[in-house]
Amino acid sequence: MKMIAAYSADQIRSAEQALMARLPEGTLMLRAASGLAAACADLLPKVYGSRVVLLVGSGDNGGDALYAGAVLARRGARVEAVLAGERTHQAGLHALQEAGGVVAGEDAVAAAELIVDGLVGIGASGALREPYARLAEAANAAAGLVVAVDVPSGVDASSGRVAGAAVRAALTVTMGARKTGLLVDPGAGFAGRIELVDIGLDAYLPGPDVTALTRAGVAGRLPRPGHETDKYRRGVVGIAAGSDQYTGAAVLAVGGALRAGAGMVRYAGPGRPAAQVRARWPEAVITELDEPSIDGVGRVQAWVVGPGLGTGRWARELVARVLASDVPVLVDADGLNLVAKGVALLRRTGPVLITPHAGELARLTGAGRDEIEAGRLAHVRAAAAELGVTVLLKGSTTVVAEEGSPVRVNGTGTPWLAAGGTGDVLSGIAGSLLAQGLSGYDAGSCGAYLHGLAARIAACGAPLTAAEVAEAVPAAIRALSGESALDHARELTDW
Ligand SMILES: NC(=O)C1=CN([C@@H]2O[C@H](COP(=O)(O)OP(=O)(O)OC[C@H]3O[C@@H](n4cnc5c(N)ncnc54)[C@H](OP(=O)(O)O)[C@@H]3O)[C@@H](O)[C@H]2O)[C@@H](O)CC1
Ligand SMILES: [K+]
Repeated sequence: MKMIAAYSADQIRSAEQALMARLPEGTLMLRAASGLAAACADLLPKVYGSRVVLLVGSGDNGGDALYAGAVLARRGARVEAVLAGERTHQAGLHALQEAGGVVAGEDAVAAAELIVDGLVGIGASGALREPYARLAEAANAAAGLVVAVDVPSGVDASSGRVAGAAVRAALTVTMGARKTGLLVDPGAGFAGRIELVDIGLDAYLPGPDVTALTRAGVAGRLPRPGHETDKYRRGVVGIAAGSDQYTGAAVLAVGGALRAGAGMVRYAGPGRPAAQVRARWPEAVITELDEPSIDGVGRVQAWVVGPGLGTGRWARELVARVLASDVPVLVDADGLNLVAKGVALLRRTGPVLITPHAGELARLTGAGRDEIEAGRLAHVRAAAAELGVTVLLKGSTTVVAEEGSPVRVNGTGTPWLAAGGTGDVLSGIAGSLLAQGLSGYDAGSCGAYLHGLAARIAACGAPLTAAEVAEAVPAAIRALSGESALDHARELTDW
């Protein structure tokens, strides 16, 4: 599988309606509930005698939970339903009671081995009301394993927004197709593992709302050098980064670029960072700049501009010169702060990929930083449309948007990446991919994937430095195909 697709609540609802029209009433809910019951049974050491509590809201999400509870009760589980709404799915409740399940008070939650969150699904709107919110908190505080039905209640299925209390699930069993909010933080952080139940919806789904590349999807997009290639044909990336004040950003961006497959890296910058890059990376071709101009640098297939550049006149002129070139340009960090003072700089014929974090995007678009963090999808989409460029918004879930395509969500991120200098490495990696001919959309999403995977390899559950992330990029590329260094040595058995 090359891509994971996810859909908004509206998209799911229309597909469900089209499918439902062709099936006897209740068929879909029974399919959903039987998948849910099987997933719950897999989590329990033994179904017989286990204590299961269903949190049941007033809609069909509660119906799913009740029917699944009935299946578990028939297999000998002690199933109790806590009814949160003024209404309850009557047929579901009847099925549960027929199977031996009972209605219980809120106290039951604390004693459960397994808690099934059927409070709300795609029909929810806004923050959870009482008593739903209280029940969500009780589930989070309880020792039992929590399984969310369709989406964790409190997480907006279409955006991943969490407006108040929300259930923290160990497993989310989602019906028919993944919901967008399960892939995007903060919602993604509440979903735990995601299991998809096939209810026959696929043929009725429209194009996805968001997608996420898988290992195979990234591997298929990375160029592999053929026998006839040379360093120029593999792509030359130019890095315009660093200042006398910030030298490290230049070293890190060049490091990321060198590891991500470009045939050559050209560095252009002032004396101090140039000396540091030369000392650290003899592989890079260095042009020490006296003037903010790239005229003497030589041909490149893509530029990275911005990390550690400062925001003075010199830096502004350099950013303008790079953007005036005709090759794809990645703008990051100080480059973005400079562009924020005049976004007209971004209007050019060549492709532009910008890689802001929420604060930088706030300066570019005028939206509030917290507002961006809470609604990453909507803001990245709006920025791509407004600025007319590809936007990679960094953060706990990195998202990449370009007009006319579904937003790509990155699934490899790790909190260990929240460390100084890792953004500079990402700009080097993505710039290297741009130079190898990937579009801004692919370079951004594959770059974010490799950056996250490299960080996971480098961190192995412990703190990491940005330089280590860059060093682990080749291991991440190898891991895409499940190959090890040894496998590649074995290719040479005849020699
Ligand atoms: N359709 C299908 O074919 C299939 C659907 N399936 C399942 O159905 C689910 C969708 O069911 P749904 O449409 O009934 O909505 P649902 O998510 O249960 O919530 C609506 C209820 O919640 C309430 N409520 C809303 N907001 C609230 C809040 N903030 N705080 C508190 N309460 C709030 C709202 O109450 P009201 O505002 O009306 O008083 C309303 O009664 C879907 O996620 C999947 O699990 C599967 O079986 C597969 C087949
Ligand atoms: K739920």
